[in-house]
Amino acid sequence: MSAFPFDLVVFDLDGTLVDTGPDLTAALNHVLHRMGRQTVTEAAVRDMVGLGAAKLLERGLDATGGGTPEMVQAGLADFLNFYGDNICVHSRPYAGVEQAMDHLETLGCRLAICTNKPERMSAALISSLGWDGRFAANLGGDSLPVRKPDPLHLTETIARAGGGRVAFIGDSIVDVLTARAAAVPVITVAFGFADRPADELGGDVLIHHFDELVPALREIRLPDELNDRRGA
Ligand SMILES: O=C(O)COP(=O)(O)O
Ligand SMILES: [Mg+2]
Repeated sequence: MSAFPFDLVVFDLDGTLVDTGPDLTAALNHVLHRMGRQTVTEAAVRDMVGLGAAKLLERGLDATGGGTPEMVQAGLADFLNFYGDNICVHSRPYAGVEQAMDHLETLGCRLAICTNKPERMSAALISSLGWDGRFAANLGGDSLPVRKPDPLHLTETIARAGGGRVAFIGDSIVDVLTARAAAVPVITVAFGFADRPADELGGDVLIHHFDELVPALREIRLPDELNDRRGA
């Protein structure tokens, strides 16, 4: 078999590696309840995730009567405290994630995370799952002055993880826009938190299970300009 075509695989976290829906929903509902609001369903929360904690709270307030930036600011610390204390109560990796990461490592690939989750929360979740040491870089939504969909979030993650031939794996339109802007090939997962049908995300390949990841990376057809940059 020919050599594996990637040196580094960067993953989004929420909705890609880990189903964090139940714990994010519990944290959001904790804050909404304290603010005198109705709670929201996990199905609704899955459409609200992708642009970080403040955006999630803003969207939760919008869905329950409206909110102001001041209300988001007032509730954010409470959200982060509750979520930090309950980060891995029900959150679980998607089926096949650990096997796929192991497989990539045996193929000589480094792994990294580029998430809009606050870096501290991302690190705590990684630790809770027993994944310390797996990732060459972990850049959260507050690690830089910008975050996804700004391509710098992804390109800086790549640089800090040691660079090389890279692919990005994500679940939302934010991930696809980020990868496109950074000229990085992107594989989307069909089981995450996208606010639209997965086949409308516009990634290079759509996978339905992590078993499909390594084969998809072997088969991915890169646009000519990426191949040129890679010296292929
Ligand atoms: O916390 C969020 O809103 C999104 O996190 P993600 O970038 O890992 O999907
Ligand atoms: Mg995501």
